[in-house]
Amino acid sequence: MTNEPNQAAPGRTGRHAGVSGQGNPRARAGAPRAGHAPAASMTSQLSRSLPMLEVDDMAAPMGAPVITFDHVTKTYPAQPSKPALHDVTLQIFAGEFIFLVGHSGSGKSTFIRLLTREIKPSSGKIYVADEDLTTMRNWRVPYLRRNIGCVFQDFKLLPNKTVFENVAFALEVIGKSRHVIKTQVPEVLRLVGLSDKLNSYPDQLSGGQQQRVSIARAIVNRPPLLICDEPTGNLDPQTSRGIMDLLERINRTGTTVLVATHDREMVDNMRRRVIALDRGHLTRDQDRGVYGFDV
Ligand SMILES: Nc1ncnc2c1ncn2[C@@H]1O[C@H](COP(=O)(O)OP(=O)(O)OP(=O)(O)O)[C@@H](O)[C@H]1O
Repeated sequence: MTNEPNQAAPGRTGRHAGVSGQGNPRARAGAPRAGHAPAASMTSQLSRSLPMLEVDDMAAPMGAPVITFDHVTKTYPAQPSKPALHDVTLQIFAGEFIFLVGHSGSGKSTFIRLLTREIKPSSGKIYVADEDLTTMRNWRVPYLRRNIGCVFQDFKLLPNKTVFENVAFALEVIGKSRHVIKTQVPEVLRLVGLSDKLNSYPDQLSGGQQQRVSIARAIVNRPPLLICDEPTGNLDPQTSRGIMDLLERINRTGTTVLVATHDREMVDNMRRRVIALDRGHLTRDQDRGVYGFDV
């Protein structure tokens, strides 16, 4: 995902390989072949994410996969006989909006932690825009993470910094100039509807507003991929809807959005691609899917 040359991912499998009977018609009808676009062009394609906010234009999945899991198994040492993820194979394409669903302990956080290279798989391969995370050198990991915005259930805002400073901090740590910060921070706070809260502190905001700040922080550097782990877990249904509307708007700019959630109503209402995990197994991968688990 950086502009440096990468080895193209070898031997990719189909997007829905490993899941029987729940295929995606778009994929079956000749989904773009994996691994055929060079990483650099992929990057320039993906990096044009935020500035053009055309809310009515639904982004269609583009050529090469942004994410590939190729027979990924993750076993934690503490539970050697019970893999947290077991032989998961899937592909996610640029511009998709995906729900990752499953009961507590099904492997959603493990999936996300593998994607951000917090942890490595026990076996199998993971590619993010043709970068092989399993062989990626540690010094490259921060560059990977610049391309992945992360949003969490508990917001993770710095309590002693204002809204502006919280968002600006994400740019400061990657060395962006004051000029860029002064331009991009107000712009992204306008996008999330918080122009009037620049000087407020997190404890002066509602939960929904705090989550908007954390989304602003996640996208201010215009990452091509946004990962949200239970983004509405602490919010009431109406506020949650507003957050999901915002994530859909961000998705429509071309940003790939992956949302791990227990929010059945949201998933059932939005009817986006659903990837379901059950005790570490990929059990369902559906376009316009539903939550699908009994409570
Ligand atoms: N660091 C760890 N060490 C040992 N086992 C772990 C570790 N992290 C997770 N697990 C185990 O791996 C399995 C998957 O956990 P994971 O946190 O990925 O699930 P989850 O779907 O995100 O759950 P939740 O919805 O509750 O966050 C569980 O059995 C969990 O106990």
